[in-house]
Amino acid sequence: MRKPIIAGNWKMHKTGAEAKQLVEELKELIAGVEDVEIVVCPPFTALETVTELCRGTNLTVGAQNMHWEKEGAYTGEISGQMLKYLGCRYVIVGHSERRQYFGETNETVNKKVKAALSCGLYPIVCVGETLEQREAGITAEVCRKQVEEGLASLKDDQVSRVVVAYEPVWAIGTGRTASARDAEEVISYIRSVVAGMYGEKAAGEMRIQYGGSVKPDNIKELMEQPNIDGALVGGASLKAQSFAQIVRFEG
Ligand SMILES: O=C(CO)COP(=O)(O)O
Repeated sequence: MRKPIIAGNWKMHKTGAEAKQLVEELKELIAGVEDVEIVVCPPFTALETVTELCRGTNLTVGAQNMHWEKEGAYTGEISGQMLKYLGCRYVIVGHSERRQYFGETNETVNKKVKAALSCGLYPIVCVGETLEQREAGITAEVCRKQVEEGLASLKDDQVSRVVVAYEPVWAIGTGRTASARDAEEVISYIRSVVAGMYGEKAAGEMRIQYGGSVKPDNIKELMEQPNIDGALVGGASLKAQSFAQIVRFEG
């Protein structure tokens, strides 16, 4: 059985003090939830505060990006080891905003995925098509390429530690969610691509999330789909109340 995973991607929001307040509120609202893995991904500057607040709770912490090298002359970058040392468990890799604004490619995604795995982090690897690509009917092709190249040449025992997030770019921050059926269709296709690369067993164990305008009122239907194992939530993760409702699959 794949344990559902709901992750909040805070993007470039929340100072340390704001992060502390949000996590404290959230901890109360999600107390006792054990059947869902709950992850918060604050900006780098709030990671230390948040990992300390989450220690010993049912909340785990992820970062939003990392560099693939362990250390070196890479001004402004943060390595996987640094994140691991802080107490992060997850790291988001290849978010569409990083692909769009910061030149992330399937190749750099692959380097980051391998680096994350080798230092004991669990990567959440984002894939998804733009509106233009969806309208051109090439959604499957785009996602296949992102998965095949982004997850290329992993060791067999690493594959089940990868989480994939299918985030159609046109659904991010737009209020336009993919229908649960459309999301399920692409996600089951992504699972078949992973099966082609690493076998049915590994693909069956991999958790695949949906992301893009996930809200309390659409989470239940999304989670009812057989291949959707959770959500990567942007805007609705910035408020404790709405994120807690999503974590509880409550509309
Ligand atoms: O990009 C997202 C999560 O990584 C989705 O953002 P929204 O939930 O704000 O659409």
